[in-house]
Amino acid sequence: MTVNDATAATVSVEGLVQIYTVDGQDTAALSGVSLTVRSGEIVALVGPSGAGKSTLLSVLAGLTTPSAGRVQIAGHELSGKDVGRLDSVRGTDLAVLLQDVSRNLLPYLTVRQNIELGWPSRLARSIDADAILDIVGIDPKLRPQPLQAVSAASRQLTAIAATLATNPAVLLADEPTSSLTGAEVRAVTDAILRANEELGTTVIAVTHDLDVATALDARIITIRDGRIRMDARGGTTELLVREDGSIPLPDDLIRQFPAGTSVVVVPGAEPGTFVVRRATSEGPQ
Ligand SMILES: Nc1ncnc2c1ncn2[C@@H]1O[C@H](COP(=O)(O)OP(=O)(O)OP(=O)(O)O)[C@@H](O)[C@H]1O
Repeated sequence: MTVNDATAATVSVEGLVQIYTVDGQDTAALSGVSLTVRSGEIVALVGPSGAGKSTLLSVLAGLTTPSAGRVQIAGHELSGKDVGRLDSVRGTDLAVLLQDVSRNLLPYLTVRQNIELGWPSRLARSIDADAILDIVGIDPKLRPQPLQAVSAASRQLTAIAATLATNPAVLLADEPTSSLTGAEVRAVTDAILRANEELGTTVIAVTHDLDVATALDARIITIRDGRIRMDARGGTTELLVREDGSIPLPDDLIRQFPAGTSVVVVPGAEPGTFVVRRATSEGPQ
């Protein structure tokens, strides 16, 4: 199995808007989301209930056609109307781990069969089920067992293995640890980390659990009211420069740098880094 290229931007989203209309009432689930995820990154989408996290994941997965905006995944421009192209991207470059494990797997087949049967036949010869089950950490003794006989955590690891079978560039996961606890959560985060390290899989996971985001050492993107409010990794904030060169500040930064504040941009400690700070009355230093 080859490792995915870790140089290009894998996911690029520009001005996504999603409006649901129910009984004549409009709900803006996404209100202009722009985002770039580089190959090999692990991103955790966090935020309160109803923030728009699942809608964003669903648009990225091609399961929801957005009201407006553009999505590019692994070099493919996705248009919701181009179903054929979407299917080919989903079969190779993109895998989706749905929240309900039973929707990903067949309970009466064995763990190994669930991986083998998930492969498009054209790819079957180049994939080794045991190699994938090793990556996600499923005990060899469990592999011939019917899926319905193994624990919830092992079922979830099997679901992850099934999504990795086509060696996708991008794995989208909706609440991958929901309904698991303690060591089971760790087994799932370890599996995702190993896929990222060994296969170079880019991961975008919705989670309500900040501990999961931390365990994944993820770039944490906070969504609230359909907008990205914070995009941070290890205390830094990542901002996307617009085509006109402007940089939209998230709410949390606007509170620190209200409109009219004069700031200076100075070189940071490491090459290629810059620090933005409030200008002093004596001017930039
Ligand atoms: N299929 C739908 N039809 C109508 N409204 C929807 C639909 N899906 C989501 N919404 C609404 O869009 C908004 C965003 O929902 P979404 O499920 O994306 O949020 P979320 O952050 O994933 O929330 P949760 O953590 O509770 O799953 C909410 O107001 C929700 O009620």
